[in-house]
Amino acid sequence: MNYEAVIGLEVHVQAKSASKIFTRVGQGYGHDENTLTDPVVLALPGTLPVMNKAALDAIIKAGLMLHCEIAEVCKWDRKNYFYPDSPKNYQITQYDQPICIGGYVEIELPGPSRNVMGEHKKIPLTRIHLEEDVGKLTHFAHDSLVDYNRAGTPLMEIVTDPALASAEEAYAFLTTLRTTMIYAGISDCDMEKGQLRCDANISIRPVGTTELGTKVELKNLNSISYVRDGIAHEIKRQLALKKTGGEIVQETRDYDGIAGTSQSLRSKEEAHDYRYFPDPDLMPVRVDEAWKARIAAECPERPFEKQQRFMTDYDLPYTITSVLIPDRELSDWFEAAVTIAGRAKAQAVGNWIANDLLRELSAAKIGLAESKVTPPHLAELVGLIDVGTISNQIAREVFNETFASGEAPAAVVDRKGLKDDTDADELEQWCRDAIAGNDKAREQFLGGKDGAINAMKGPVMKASRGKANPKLVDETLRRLLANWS
Ligand SMILES: Nc1ncnc2c1ncn2[C@@H]1O[C@H](COP(=O)(O)OP(=O)(O)OP(=O)(O)O)[C@@H](O)[C@H]1O
Ligand SMILES: [Mg+2]
Ligand SMILES: [Mg+2]
Repeated sequence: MNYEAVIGLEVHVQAKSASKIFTRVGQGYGHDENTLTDPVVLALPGTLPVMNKAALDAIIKAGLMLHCEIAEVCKWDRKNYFYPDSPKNYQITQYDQPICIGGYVEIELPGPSRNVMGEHKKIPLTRIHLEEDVGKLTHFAHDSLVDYNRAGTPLMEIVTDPALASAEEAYAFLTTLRTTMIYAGISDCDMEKGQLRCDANISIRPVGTTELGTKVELKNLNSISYVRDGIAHEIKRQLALKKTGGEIVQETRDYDGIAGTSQSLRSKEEAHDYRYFPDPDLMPVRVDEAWKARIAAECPERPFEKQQRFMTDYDLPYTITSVLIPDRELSDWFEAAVTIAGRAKAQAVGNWIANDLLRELSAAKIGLAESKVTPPHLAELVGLIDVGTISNQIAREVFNETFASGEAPAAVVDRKGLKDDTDADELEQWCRDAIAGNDKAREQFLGGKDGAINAMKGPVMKASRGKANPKLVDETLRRLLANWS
């Protein structure tokens, strides 16, 4: 029998906001233990939660970015459990009336090659609700320590339908979700800092059937690659069990990304009964049209929309857009340069960014924000090439100077005397010499092999010390060759 995998994800995303979700104390990462706390976070007797509207703004924004319906009214519930990561012995969350309902995440599956866009697919969401994050426990041989800095950080839980079909889809889902959250400024989604965390629910069923199989939940998947690897591993494990007549039991398993193995944490029998009930300390929230409209106005273009626009408006090849789009700053940088350089030079700008700028940034181990080359610089450089002031080869040298010092390209060209000052007669002579001195290439070209012309360009560029305008060299060579005898 053939089986297919069915996967549903539960993704936790911390929302950026100055303060915690139900109190004024700040949120953050890497602070001394238990310094981001106050009586509310520590649940001291007599404290009461007060809702932070910015946290709701963030989740409404997430909902709008992900095509969800925003509930008119949502409410807060207590999820009761006894564990030291929550000093209240309950977590404030949203149970049966979440703020965002439905929606979807559009994903791109890997294409046939890197240069070709893959198939797009919509992964339906069940809901997104808001809750408070809990503290962090560190276990030692004989005791455990708890840090409540994370407790009370606004946390969105994004739940998908059981609708993903492979580990690759889960990988694509998380990649797009992350980019979308970063685009909208909702979260930085740094998985190392726990800002994005994912549990994966996995089952298998015979192909052609619709009933869901018994699910296994994988926890502690702390990178997007581990999510993919963990799911692939779990699907294999379940298929192997079926093959040998074993039974898949509903359980939670811990996946070790380094070892590539998983082990059972708890089975269904040990599942909690959370005794949810509405939190009497917090009022339900009504989200009116004006509130939604205010947030909608703050929503940026979605990453795939921007990609489509770059391809249509700027005629950028898919390959370049797939370098620019995942990084909002980089794609904005590109647009800033194109705005100055003009639409016609968009491809050139894109190429310089995707090749030279990114390579130099990575070699210098710095980010875009620290780049001494600015959008106006790149626009200027591309302009200098376009009007024939400098060749591409010289432009590379100018780029490197600007990258190192921040000196404007035109200034570098002036200071170093890099302007193409070849006069037409001189160039023509160099071309004649190149044709006369390359019998083989000349005969090949005259025999119909167009590419052979390139072998004659090298000596000309060399004679001009790289300054000659390649377009002009090409034209001159062709003109002379046409009448060569
Ligand atoms: N049989 C299944 N196979 C794969 N995924 C499933 C299956 N059943 C549910 N899921 C997925 O598991 C996730 C959560 O499922 P469910 O609503 O059952 O919550 P739960 O895991 O029981 O509770 P909790 O919210 O406490 O984790 C969803 O993403 C859903 O799509
Ligand atoms: Mg679950
Ligand atoms: Mg939850």
